Amino acid sequence: MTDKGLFITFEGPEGAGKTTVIKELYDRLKSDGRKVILTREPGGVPIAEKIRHIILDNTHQEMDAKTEALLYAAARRQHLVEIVIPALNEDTIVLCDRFIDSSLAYQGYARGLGIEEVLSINQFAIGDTMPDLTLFFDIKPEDGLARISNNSGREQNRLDNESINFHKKVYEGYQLLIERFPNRIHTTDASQSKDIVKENVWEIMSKFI
Ligand SMILES: Nc1ncnc2c1ncn2[C@@H]1O[C@H](COP(=O)(O)OP(=O)(O)OP(=O)(O)O)[C@@H](O)[C@H]1O
Ligand SMILES: Cc1cn([C@H]2C[C@H](O)[C@@H](COP(=O)(O)O)O2)c(=O)[nH]c1=O
Repeated sequence: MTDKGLFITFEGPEGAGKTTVIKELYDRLKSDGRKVILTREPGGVPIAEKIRHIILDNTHQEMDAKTEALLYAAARRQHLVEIVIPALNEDTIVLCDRFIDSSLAYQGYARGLGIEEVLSINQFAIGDTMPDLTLFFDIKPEDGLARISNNSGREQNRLDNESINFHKKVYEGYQLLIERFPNRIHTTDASQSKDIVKENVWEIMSKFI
């Protein structure tokens, strides 16, 4: 929880529509005169973007699950200290495409490392900087994957190319997190049209802003 600014994260399976909707919400907040930044994980700053490239490279099939979890946590740390914390200290709204819940669902649950174990390495990385609000974009993994495979401009990365069973486990992992953090994580039906999803998310966010 932050004392200043507002830290809002966006989560969900592949192709849920997070990136599309966040961009529009960012534009809307900006035109309302709000101090707001839009960033993403893994990435957002040069060191973390390099780590992103290492993690998501399709040729890195030999990557160990714990190495993967640690790399995500390292990228998160760097992004947090360079971008997120300074912005929050300047009373800025931070919109972040994925954060700790991705690690808990993907590495903790779907990879089988354990949600508690992955939470623990992430607590080391982030200290007490947890999101004030998290929007979960709810879509069946098959439907999200179909969206990204239809998007010819997008290259499929190493995580996208995991099996459908892996993606189903990611979804189950998120369900456990929603039960565990009911005050922080709010769900929106991401199978609807872009405009409806955007309006629903805006309505939820407006209560916090
Ligand atoms: N509500 C929607 N209905 C139909 N298509 C959508 C919707 N939202 C986004 N899309 C399309 O689905 C694809 C994936 O969207 P987007 O990149 O925003 O998803 P994402 O959640 O950021 O995915 P990932 O986490 O895998 O990067 C894009 O081609 C986008 O135009
Ligand atoms: C932060 C984070 C991300 N992931 C996964 C989720 C996606 O498959 C990729 C990121 O790609 P996107 O197009 O930017 O969504 O990485 C993860 O497994 N663990 C994490 O902590």
